[in-house]
Amino acid sequence: MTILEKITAYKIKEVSAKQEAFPVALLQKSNWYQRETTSLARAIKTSSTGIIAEHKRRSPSKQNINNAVQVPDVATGYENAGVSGMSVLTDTTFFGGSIDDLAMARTAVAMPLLRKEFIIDPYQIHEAKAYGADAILLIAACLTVQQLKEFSSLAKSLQLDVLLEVHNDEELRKSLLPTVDMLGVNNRNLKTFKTSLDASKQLASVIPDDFVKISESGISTVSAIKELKTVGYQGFLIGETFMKTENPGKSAAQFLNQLQ
Ligand SMILES: O=P(O)(O)OC[C@@H](O)[C@@H](O)c1c[nH]c2ccccc12
Repeated sequence: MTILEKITAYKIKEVSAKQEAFPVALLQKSNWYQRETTSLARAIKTSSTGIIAEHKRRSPSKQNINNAVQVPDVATGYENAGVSGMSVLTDTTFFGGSIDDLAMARTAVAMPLLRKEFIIDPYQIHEAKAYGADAILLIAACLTVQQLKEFSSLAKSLQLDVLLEVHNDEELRKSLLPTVDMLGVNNRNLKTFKTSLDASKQLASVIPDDFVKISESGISTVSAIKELKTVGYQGFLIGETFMKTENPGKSAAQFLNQLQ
């Protein structure tokens, strides 16, 4: 069983328990469910840096990354640094996050927030909206074309932007949908956990220009960003590089200063 299969099997159980405890009809009554969202795709397109900074306590590949910082401080730090948006990992079992982290970030900042989750059910998309997200992640490796269509259409109907993550050509082919705003290439191979920017470089030319192109994972230097920009990427998702430091917001600020 791959880690992704393990996670999605777990998610099916998690979502069905949540659905019973807190049905969609209740999520729809939350204040933020009616909120006007801010487009993450647009924020990236209009920015010169395009950084999406992530809140990530731990991961299956790294165990502990940072347990000492508080979400509102990280979010405020990232926003002050001038990033285009923030990604909040909401998975608890594998990444130590929670849906409340998303709500805390929403309360602290106005910039676009991406709900980083393994979405396998429409419930999680309603939940993302109710907890203050502006965008969701869909992962091509764990969804059928039918699900990709259904989930991205639902997200758009809730005014959420869609970042669809792929790792290879085959996944990319099923992902070119009009309801997708951003295509992300994950540089991390989920079977080996190794990251290589080659994944982004190889797929850059086959992603049509009507999608905002995002390179995800394993980015730790300004020179990597410059290189990825030359092959067409506009957005860059960075987690560990910032989160492993004592002050992620300050690290992001220093990184962005070097970029400009
Ligand atoms: O910490 P990194 O290597 O900068 O990576 C961030 C982000 O890309 C990574 O956390 C990620 C990319 N796709 C995911 C899907 C699920 C969970 C996490 C991820």
